[in-house]
Amino acid sequence: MASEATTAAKHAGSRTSHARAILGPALHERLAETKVLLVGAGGIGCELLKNIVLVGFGHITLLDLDTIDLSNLNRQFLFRKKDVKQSKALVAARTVSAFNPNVHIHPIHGNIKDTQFDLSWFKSFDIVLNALDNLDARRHVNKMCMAGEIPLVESGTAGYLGQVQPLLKDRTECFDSNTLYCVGKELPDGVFYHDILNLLSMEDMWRYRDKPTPLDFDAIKEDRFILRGEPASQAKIPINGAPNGAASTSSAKAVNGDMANGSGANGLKDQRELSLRDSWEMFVNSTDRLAARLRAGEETISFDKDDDDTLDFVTAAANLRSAAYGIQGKSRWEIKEMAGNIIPAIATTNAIISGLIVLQALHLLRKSYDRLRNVHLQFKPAVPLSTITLSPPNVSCGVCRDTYAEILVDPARVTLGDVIDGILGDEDEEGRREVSTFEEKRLLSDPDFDDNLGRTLESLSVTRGKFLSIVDEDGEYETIALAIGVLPLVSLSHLYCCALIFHVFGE
Ligand SMILES: Nc1ncnc2c1ncn2[C@@H]1O[C@H](COP(=O)(O)OP(=O)(O)OP(=O)(O)O)[C@@H](O)[C@H]1O
Ligand SMILES: [Zn+2]
Repeated sequence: MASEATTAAKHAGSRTSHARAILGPALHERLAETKVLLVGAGGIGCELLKNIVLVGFGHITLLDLDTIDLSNLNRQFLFRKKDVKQSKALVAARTVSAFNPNVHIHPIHGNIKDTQFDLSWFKSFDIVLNALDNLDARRHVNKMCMAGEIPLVESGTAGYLGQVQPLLKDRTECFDSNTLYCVGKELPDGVFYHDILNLLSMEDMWRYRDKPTPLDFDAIKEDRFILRGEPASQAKIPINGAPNGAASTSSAKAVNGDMANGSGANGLKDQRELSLRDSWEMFVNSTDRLAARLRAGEETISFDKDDDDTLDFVTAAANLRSAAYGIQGKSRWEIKEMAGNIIPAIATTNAIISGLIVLQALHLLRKSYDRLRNVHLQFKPAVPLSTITLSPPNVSCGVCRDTYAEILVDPARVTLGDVIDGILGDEDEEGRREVSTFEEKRLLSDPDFDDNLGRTLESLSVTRGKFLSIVDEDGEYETIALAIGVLPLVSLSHLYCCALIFHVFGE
């Protein structure tokens, strides 16, 4: 018995001695108390979970919505064939528990966007580590961490490339600061016209190469645009090996019409050579379709080779650029092959990135803010890593600029007007500030639109986990984003606001 106990103690000592030596006893002891949330138990998540368990993080919550797929086994080393179809979070937690029995791991099989994971829940963690694979979930976690001022390390890999980005409210810009949301009207003119004009103004650039042609979209539309001697409707953007006969737009259209569902028609549509005007038309149509989808509520649209709207958009944009610069175009089919090329996930990349995530997490926990870096893993054997110092919060980004507060309410009873009164004060004074309110981009009220003030938050679908933004009409005060939380089970049915909020618009 005695000797067993000694062996166990000796093992415990050797298990932690390296981490302790590297981190120093003070930080090492703090890690045992640190509560970390790891979102995602896929390629990066499995590596990272193993790392943080070995480093000695004491309380780990691991969340993933998915079950294990056979195709995960080549790189998600915490899973075995017998685990297929089981919860990733549960199996990963079980496997790593054996690496360090002193660590408490709490696995959750669920979606991080679920409303039960509201701001109060996020605030119970000291740090959050993202190991996700989609923009939507990343943006959600980013916003929660900005709202709760919780340090976040964001990461991603694609083939040999990877990136790690430490984020903290008021210290760094956020993950959303650089997200491109939609294609505005300015984009085509900017990229295909003004940018090219700008390049043309640099005379030296064009001494030994052909000058590009700025594309005037209005002139193309009216077919008065001449590209290398031909009107837009006749000017073909040459592609490699266009099949005979398919090159003519009109005949391709006729065939498409006759055999709308046949694979032959698709083949022609995908392989025909397009004129400048065809490409312009495809660009305008696909942009309209994508814009309509965004208006209908799709938050982000990612490229998917099987999504015709995105494939048309990329094909058209690529060919317009080819036309402007006089380079060979690509058929829709070629674009599908190139842009839809699935980049293999590489275990080594995930392992390197997971190590870097831990380093940035330690800087955040130590508050060594001057040592934080965005780290890129690149395909350059001589210089595999490059680091960039962090950008400060972005004043034009609503997510990292706004002031956040949490309110605990019963959304079924509290009205929008109650909340506004709670923040501005009840008095109907002359000097009361004028505000408008939003949920995401949805306008709920403004000084001339008060129809919703008497409605409950629930009826306006401003419920647990969502944010109600209050915008000062004069722009003198920062926007306040109120995170909606639920009241504890005591029968406090009316609005309960933190004192903090009353100060924000106070005198
Ligand atoms: N909203 C979400 N909530 C919780 N987990 C999520 C959410 N979105 C994505 N994930 C998880 O993030 C992980 C990302 O890991 P990874 O990129 O390796 O994906 P994968 O599905 O395991 O692999 P692949 O997509 O290559 O088959 C996945 O396990 C996925 O289930
Ligand atoms: Zn931001």
